[in-house]
Amino acid sequence: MIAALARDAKREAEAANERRVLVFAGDRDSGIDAAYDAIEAVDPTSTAIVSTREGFRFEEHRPRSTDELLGRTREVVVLDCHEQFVPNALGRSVGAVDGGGLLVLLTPGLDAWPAIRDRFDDSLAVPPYGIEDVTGRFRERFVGTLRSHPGIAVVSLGTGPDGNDAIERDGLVGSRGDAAAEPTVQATAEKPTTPPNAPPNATFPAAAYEACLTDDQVRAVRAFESLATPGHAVVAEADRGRGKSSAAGIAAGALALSGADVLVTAPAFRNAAEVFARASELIEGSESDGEDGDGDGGNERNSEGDTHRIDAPGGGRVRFLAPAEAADLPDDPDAVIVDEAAALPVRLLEGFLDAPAVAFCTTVHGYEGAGRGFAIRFKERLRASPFAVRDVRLDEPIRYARNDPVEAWASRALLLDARPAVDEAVAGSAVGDATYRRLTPDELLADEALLREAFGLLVAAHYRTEPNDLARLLDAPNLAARALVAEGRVVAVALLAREGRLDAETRRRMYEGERVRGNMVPDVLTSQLRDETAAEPCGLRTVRIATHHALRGEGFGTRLLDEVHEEFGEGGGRGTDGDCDGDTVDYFSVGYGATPRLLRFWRRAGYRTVHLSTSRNDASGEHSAIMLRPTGEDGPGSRLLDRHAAAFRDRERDGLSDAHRDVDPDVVAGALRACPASMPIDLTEIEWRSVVGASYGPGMYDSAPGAFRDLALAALIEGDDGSETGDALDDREERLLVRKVLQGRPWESVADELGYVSTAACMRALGDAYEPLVERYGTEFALEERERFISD
Ligand SMILES: CC(=O)SCCNC(=O)CCNC(=O)[C@H](O)C(C)(C)COP(=O)(O)OP(=O)(O)OC[C@H]1O[C@@H](n2cnc3c(N)ncnc32)[C@H](O)[C@@H]1OP(=O)(O)O
Repeated sequence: MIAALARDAKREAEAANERRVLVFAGDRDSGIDAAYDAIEAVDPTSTAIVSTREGFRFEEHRPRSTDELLGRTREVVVLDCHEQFVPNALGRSVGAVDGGGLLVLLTPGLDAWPAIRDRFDDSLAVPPYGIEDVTGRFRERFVGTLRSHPGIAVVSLGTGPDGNDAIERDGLVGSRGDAAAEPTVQATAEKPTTPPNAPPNATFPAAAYEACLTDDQVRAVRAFESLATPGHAVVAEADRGRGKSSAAGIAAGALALSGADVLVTAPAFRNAAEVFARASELIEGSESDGEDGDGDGGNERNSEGDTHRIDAPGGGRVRFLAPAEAADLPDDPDAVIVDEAAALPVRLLEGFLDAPAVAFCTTVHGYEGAGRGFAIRFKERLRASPFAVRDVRLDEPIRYARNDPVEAWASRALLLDARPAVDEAVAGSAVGDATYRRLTPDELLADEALLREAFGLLVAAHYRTEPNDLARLLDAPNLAARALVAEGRVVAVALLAREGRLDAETRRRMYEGERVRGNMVPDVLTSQLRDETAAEPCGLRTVRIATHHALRGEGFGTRLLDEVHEEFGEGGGRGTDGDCDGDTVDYFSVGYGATPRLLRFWRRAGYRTVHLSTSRNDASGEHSAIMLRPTGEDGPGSRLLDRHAAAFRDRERDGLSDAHRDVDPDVVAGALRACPASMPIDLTEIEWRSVVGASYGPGMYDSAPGAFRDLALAALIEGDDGSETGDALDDREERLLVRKVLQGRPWESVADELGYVSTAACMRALGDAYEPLVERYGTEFALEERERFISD
């Protein structure tokens, strides 16, 4: 019976160049047997079995994790969901099946499944919560999709009469048993049988075009040819599965074969794996073509064992660098290909505009397409640049027909295509008219449109959002979601996590270096910053916040935070026990990749800096900032802030010329500005003489750098708030204080960076910047000293 079912599914899948899913629900051993029956019946050329447990008799390919499935496809993929059901793994498994292929899922009985807690659920049970606090809503929703979407067969193992297997549905799209079936046309998008031809006048070798699978890819590769000429830029956009990265890889290979140095970058090497796979196929292919039997035609690629680099025979190469490093264009590449460009900050993307030729590839929708300003701001910037820009859009799916029901199912089950409300629907919304709304998991489940918009907004604003996050949103006990809704549309959303309130034993383990899941802020304060009591009070961390891109800068984000503060902050400052029961917390917190604008946004919302990470994020180049906002005047939250703000100030005094030497000066100024620990100034007379001298007379910075540093810290921390006496520092002076005095850069480089005509002018500017600081912080002695120069 299972064999017949599998054969029918396979036949239909092949005829339509679509995929089909077989679900074998029941106990695991029966599921494994059923999977073998199915595999034997369809006799595939390639199979992958993904399981965290033993028990399979033969394994044609057994990847250690679904990561290994990336960039390769199979005729049949079996995903064993018994031990753990990881949404990300499901997404990768679906993506690893070609049109005409089958995805086999081994699951517990579908009715029982939502109530079963597995190892993935265990990862959602972050202390102080236990696994019993994790819910099964994601799975409930998922089971619903298995039972309702076309193209999915469900076999309930051993539940038929006499313990036979019962076919709950056969999943055949053509069959009458499927209420939701659409009359999918057999003839849609048959796989091309002959490879596309090179267009006339093509400059890339014919092999490049023969490697394309669709006409859209041919058009894209053709557009990439322009990268051989300086002054050209290409923007390639597509949905997932359209082969945009492959087209970029083919182009990279062809460019390298013509001798070019092609630099490839992407948020993670994983994103660029496809680019590299195609580039190396093309280069290797050309090498074997060119071999003339002289015996040394060995493949030279990766001669240094470097998997992030492919050397082409004529001296060209394709190499990968992480974005922050790549943006400096080391070794002057001839062309740059930025994959998943929308995931990178605009500031970094601008660095690539100094390359001779550059291509930006982006996913239009879905997790990879998360735009941080690419679509709107950066494309405008690119058009205003001297580059001749070509746009290509790829619409044809590569590996399966357009109507593939499994793609539609996966998109829905994992919300791969969730997106924010369309611009027109939210245009004109006023912040005062929006309603604050709790998005409880039950409400989200009951209202698919609400779920899609809220999750879509989080995905669009945050590159790192992934299918597992959908499961977290619905099932994790420590998370809560809140939104502003206007005219029924989600216009801003925040994902919040409860942290802290850990018992003494857990705190001790954390302090001694053990990883405790969740609890990001308590963990940093405890293990890195050595505060064993930091995880005692209860915090509410904003994990993510996003305003609809059409409404940013209009006060929605601020209002949403105000509402959250109001909801969770009442009754703050209650004693010292850090009791987190009920809805109130001791402090709010946030950790994020610091930019000057975000620092300002959080500071205005009342958050204060306690930490700036020493390492930079590889993709964005940003240092992450941690900020706190206590709920009471002198409760546990404010005591936590007081100690860590002072520690931050003291750490930066030395760290800025060390680990933080390269941090953007506006980020330094923004982080210090939000530090509430004032800087005590205690200079000796001789130090004051140097400072006053440098400002008003003949003194020199180098005679008392420490004194200059303390004053700079004080001025940047306090900002211009209390300065009735002197002029506030302007932006350039702030940068000068950071670069020269706090980060200890050489005069020449500071003068150059900040646009002073000479180092002497830069030195004079520093003296001028200290005049108001002498007036503001000067002792009686300092002010008398100053009089000598003024009255002269
Ligand atoms: C933990 C985290 O999630 S931190 C990351 C925050 N989220 C993002 O970066 C996603 C993209 N950005 C957004 O969704 C929003 O711009 C938010 C959430 C940062 C701010 O919400 P908004 O409704 O735009 O903010 P609101 O109008 O209340 O306040 C304006 C301030 O927000 C900040 N801001 C506004 N737009 C942006 C933006 N595109 N990027 C960064 N900061 C911004 C600025 O400080 C701005 O003040 P300014 O105009 O004087 O510079």
